[in-house]
Amino acid sequence: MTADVSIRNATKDFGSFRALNDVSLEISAGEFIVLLGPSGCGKTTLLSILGGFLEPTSGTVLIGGRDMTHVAAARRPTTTMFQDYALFPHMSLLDNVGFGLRMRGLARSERHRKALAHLDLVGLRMSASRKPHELSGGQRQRVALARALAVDPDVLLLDEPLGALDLKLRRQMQDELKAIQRRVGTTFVHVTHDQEEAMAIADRIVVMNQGRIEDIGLPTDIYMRPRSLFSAGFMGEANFLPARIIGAADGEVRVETALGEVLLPAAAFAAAVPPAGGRITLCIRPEHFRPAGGAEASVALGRASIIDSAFFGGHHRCHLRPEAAPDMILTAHLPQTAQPRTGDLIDLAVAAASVVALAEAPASTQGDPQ
Ligand SMILES: Nc1ncnc2c1ncn2[C@@H]1O[C@H](COP(=O)(O)OP(=O)(O)OP(=O)(O)O)[C@@H](O)[C@H]1O
Repeated sequence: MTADVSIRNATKDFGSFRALNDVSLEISAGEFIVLLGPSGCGKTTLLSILGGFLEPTSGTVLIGGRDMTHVAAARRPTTTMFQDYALFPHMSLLDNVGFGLRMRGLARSERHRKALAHLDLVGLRMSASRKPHELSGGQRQRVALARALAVDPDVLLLDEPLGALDLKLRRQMQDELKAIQRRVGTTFVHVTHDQEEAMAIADRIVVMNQGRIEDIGLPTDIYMRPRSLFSAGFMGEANFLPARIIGAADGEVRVETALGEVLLPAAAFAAAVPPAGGRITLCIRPEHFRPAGGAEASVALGRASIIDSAFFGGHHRCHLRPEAAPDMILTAHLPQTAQPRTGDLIDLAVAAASVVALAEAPASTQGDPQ
């Protein structure tokens, strides 16, 4: 089974502190949604409201079209998988996975059949009689997933389930989690503060900050077309270049920056182009810098000197100081074949189609055109 989920204007106050602030979110049946954001932004609070462990101060939660706002956790068609898998140490894997089914009164033979099928799903059928302590961390995590899915929830809620695993295992489990979700088709809502994890597994990512949703969309949309400075900065690395609108005409917008005037396509703007004089910020990903004079339409940003560089295999990561704004430092990824040396001067340009213009001033005024 699978179900769609609708959260409408959910707010949660703890005393005078607002942990969740008027959050609305529609999730389609079978979607893999990731709630992404820094510690304390309200991810777990939202997940707990979905799972029935917390009641919202105001707002509603619908699952499969039914109002669940005041329904207890045990009576919801959801299962929550926490970071500490809480497997029963004295029980076999088969009994661990079958535990929820026993609680629901399923006959022993049916319980075993379902538990075995779910151990099979996570590749542990051959280990059914083993105990949790005989397993690796990744295997224990798979057992917890099998146990959560064995009770056929409409929606599986996952609170940082990979948080305790080392990086390599974590990446491997992300692939497995995604593959298993595809096979079972259950709606997954997964919490993490790891943006790479979010990109690896999500159908859609919900970026949260200070109790609010900042951005929502496909991983590629959030990375390539972020809708806020916070979202752009949290999803990977970005250079923020303060700018001021000069004027717009014929689908192009002229803006003034500390690196000179540049002409942007109107499509660079996430929302309506502000009027002349309006302050904006240009977001440029490090990998979008180009050697000037290339074939694609590019925006020239003058010359810059290389402060330092490090080789990352696929690219060189360089810090650059623009000649026109010596107090500014930009981060650029130069091609693998480049041979950047400290002190070298390069002509800076950025692919016009990759610049994102946001109608927000950055927190710092570094490089602000006055
Ligand atoms: N029961 C509570 N009483 C008071 N404040 C709370 C309570 N639960 C959460 N908070 C606060 O609400 C805010 C959001 O907490 P929440 O656990 O949702 O954050 P999170 O995004 O999941 O963070 P993390 O990634 O660290 O788990 C935090 O500032 C937290 O201190």
